[in-house]
Amino acid sequence: MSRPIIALDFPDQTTVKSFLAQFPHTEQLYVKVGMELFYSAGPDIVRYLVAAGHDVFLDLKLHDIPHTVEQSMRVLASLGVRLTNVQAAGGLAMMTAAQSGLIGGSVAGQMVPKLIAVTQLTSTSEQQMQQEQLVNASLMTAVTHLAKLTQQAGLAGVVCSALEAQQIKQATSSDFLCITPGIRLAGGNADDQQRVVTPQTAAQLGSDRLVVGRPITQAADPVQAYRQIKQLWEVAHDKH
Ligand SMILES: O=c1ccn([C@@H]2O[C@H](COP(=O)(O)O)[C@@H](O)[C@H]2O)c(=O)[nH]1
Repeated sequence: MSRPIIALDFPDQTTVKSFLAQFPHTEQLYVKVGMELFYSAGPDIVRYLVAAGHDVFLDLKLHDIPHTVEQSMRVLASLGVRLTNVQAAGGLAMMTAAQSGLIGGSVAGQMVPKLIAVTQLTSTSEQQMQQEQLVNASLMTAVTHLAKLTQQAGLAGVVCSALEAQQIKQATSSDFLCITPGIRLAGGNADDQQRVVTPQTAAQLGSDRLVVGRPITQAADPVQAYRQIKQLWEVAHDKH
């Protein structure tokens, strides 16, 4: 059963180490290194987490011209992460170049990281998308369009809200990954997230894996919060 990915949105390696020290040291977690931690601690934090036996999603959401993204992916490919990403808004050529960079930069004998693309950030509402990005479509249509473009570029899946997972899978294929942040326990604070879903609903809607940050990292007892979210997800998955 897929473990939730814990977003390690921390300012430095010391904070990451004390957070992880709360878990049994044999427990292999699936963690996410995002911009804050990567800009502070660099590739070494990724190597440290991989060497400690954790699976890593490197969430840098690359978005630049195809050549720059391809060369950057060549560098990131050797870090040993399982999953990494780009912004789908970068377009077909950029996503194709990112995939080539990952394959070209991969170390022989090591798995090539899966590449996924962010459709619309879960902190974006339909109204914001339409007004600020001048998109003249529903959020579902826009996200599904970007998911199809991502599939056309040969990527493994997308980052989306679980609210869109069903429609995306219908428009692409059942094995096209829908990795879903914006997860909150019922009644929890949404913070800056707009498209929020509980772990149970995410499972029912066909999410492949949850990404959870603050509901775990800022909980009074992060290990208990992680276990609760994991259990809610697993139970709902089994029922579905
Ligand atoms: O659309 C997106 C893409 C990425 N994220 C990332 O997921 C976590 C969510 O953190 P919470 O604290 O659970 O809100 C965070 O690292 C984001 O960068 C996202 O939320 N939405």
